[in-house]
Amino acid sequence: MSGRSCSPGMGSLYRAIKTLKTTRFLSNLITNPLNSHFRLTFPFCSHSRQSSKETGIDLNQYLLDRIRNFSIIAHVDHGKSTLADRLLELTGTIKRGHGQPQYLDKLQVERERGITVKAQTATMFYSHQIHGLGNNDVSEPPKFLLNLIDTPGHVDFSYEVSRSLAACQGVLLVVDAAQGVQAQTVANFYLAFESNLTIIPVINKIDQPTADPDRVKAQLKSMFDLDPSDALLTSAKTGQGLEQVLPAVIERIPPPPGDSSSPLRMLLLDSYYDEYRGVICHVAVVDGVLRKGDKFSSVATGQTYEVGDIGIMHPELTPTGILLTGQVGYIISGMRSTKEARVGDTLHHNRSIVQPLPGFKPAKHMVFSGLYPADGSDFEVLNHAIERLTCNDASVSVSKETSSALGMGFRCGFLGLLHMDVFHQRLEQEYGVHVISTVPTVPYIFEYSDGSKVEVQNPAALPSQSKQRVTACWEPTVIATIIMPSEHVGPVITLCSERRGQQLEYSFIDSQRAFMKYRLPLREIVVDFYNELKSITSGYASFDYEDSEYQQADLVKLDILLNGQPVDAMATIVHNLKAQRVGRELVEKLKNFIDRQMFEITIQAAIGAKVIARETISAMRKNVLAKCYGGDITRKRKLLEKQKEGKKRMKRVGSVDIPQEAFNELLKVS
Ligand SMILES: Nc1nc2c(ncn2[C@@H]2O[C@H](COP(=O)(O)OP(=O)(O)OP(=O)(O)O)[C@@H](O)[C@H]2O)c(=O)[nH]1
Repeated sequence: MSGRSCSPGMGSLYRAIKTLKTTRFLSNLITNPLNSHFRLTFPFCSHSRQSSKETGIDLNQYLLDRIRNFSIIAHVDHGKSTLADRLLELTGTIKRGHGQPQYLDKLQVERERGITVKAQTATMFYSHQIHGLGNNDVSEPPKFLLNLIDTPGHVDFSYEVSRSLAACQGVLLVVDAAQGVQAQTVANFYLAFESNLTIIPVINKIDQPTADPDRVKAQLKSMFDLDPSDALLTSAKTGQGLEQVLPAVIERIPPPPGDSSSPLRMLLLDSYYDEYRGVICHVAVVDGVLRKGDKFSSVATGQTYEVGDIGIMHPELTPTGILLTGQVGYIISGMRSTKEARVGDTLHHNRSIVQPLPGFKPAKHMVFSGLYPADGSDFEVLNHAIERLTCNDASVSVSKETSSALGMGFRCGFLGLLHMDVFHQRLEQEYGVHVISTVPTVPYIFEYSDGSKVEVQNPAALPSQSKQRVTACWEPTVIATIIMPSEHVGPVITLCSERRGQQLEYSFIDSQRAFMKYRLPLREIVVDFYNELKSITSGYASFDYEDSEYQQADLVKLDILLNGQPVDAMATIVHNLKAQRVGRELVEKLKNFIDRQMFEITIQAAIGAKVIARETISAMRKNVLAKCYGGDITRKRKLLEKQKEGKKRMKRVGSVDIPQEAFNELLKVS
């Protein structure tokens, strides 16, 4: 997330940074003109001609000057995955009308939610004659190997974007022709810009009645200094303008750097576990060549492996027997767990000593939540499911924890709330485990009177002591970028002030849209900030953030007690000023979600020994058949079945059943 700190607009500091970056950007374009790539020499043109017998794809024809690695980046829903589909169709990589829109969104959760969660790579082949190189008379245009990486747009998954960019030399920056530049467009632009990548602006969805490509071109110029004449106008829906995209990729994006005569260096981009084939690693070959049967070592672990299978994603795993310098592909090598395949690691031939590649910054966990099996006896099932899922999502941190209310479970760290939600959904969908997740919390730092400092990822870990023992607390903050129509500026400022925000920048992108930058406590935005922002701006605001430093804050632990018994899984840490309100709202909400029992239940919110709110649920068994007068026995049975199913998802705390919905409601309030 870090490194996304640039913003458009005002402020002398920004102007200075922007000038510096623009100069760097322009100089990058100047030092990487198209023709310079054709000055590259290829001393190792005579790789052993080990093309795949299975596929007939001979990668030896695709030396550096015939390779382009590019990524599609954009604000969420601006059409990345649809554009990727069209490009795959255009190159015959997938069949037109293959009946599976957003082909590269492979996960069930991606399809259901219509979002990209994981970056996906696909290799395409495309013939194109580059004009102006004096070889236009060649009858058959040369064929290029293009690696396309579709990336997620949501802020939680920007880590995936930054990883993908490490394997690219250029990007298609897709902007919706009606919505214009949005917060993640800004963030993604700077990610690409700071990586010195060639940026091709693509104004998509020009078929929409409200499309205004000229306005978007003006925004691209004023915010990013991108030449309006460089922008491609497309509709991934109707196909309009798509024919210009791949020629622009080939002509404007440089081939990968690298030296095929140097010892092998490969960057491990991603890895996942396949039930049948074991660990599959996605790699970018930076220098040298790797063949089936070669032995290679990991810089991170020192382990040595043998290449069992090697190939490209075309778009499924397609064996080629070899990967050459600049190519992106997969290897299967007998790794038993993805823990061995550390993303960002450098892989090399074990006979050579190489300089490790820069790798990636480790993923930063923004929210932590406890995950418990709804049925305590399912702990092992959950354990297995989490182990498997983290094999394919290394950005989740997991440690075991025990709650007196919920039993044995796990404390997991996520990149954001959507990431947490997606992980939860995948556990249920892909592994069939019912999970109770506790209120997410951000990592606070507490200092005790003995001078020790601890990072608290679980509010329950903080003793419910009087505040004297804690001498200071710090909370993480973020720098938020918000873009909205000018008429909504007032309510957005009010919202940010309510969330303890501090305005850092305020400017206008054009006559219709305003841009603001705020420092906000992470806890204030992590749950419902975005929904609130959308609702006060009728859905027109966009929002992105990057992590920033910790700031001192007056924090207290808020306990929830059921029949006088603290429920550790429901404890939260809140700002002192908001504790009263949050406590009151929490107990009110809980009252609506906890079913009546045969005995009275008291719900209390307390700070230390002081109870600040209380509600009572009077005794009575919930009768699901109450409204079912007389009538059909099958209907009654259905209702009882439904109740039984619902009970499976409840957690017995002491003598009280708490449904997952109650935990969800806590999340909304706190
Ligand atoms: N009218 C119109 N709709 C489009 C066009 N391109 C994409 N869409 C629609 O826009 C919506 C979002 O498209 P996606 O391709 O999923 O967007 P995305 O940027 O990949 O979304 P994330 O992966 O969630 O960031 C879908 O409903 C598409 O059908 C276009 O050119 N015109």
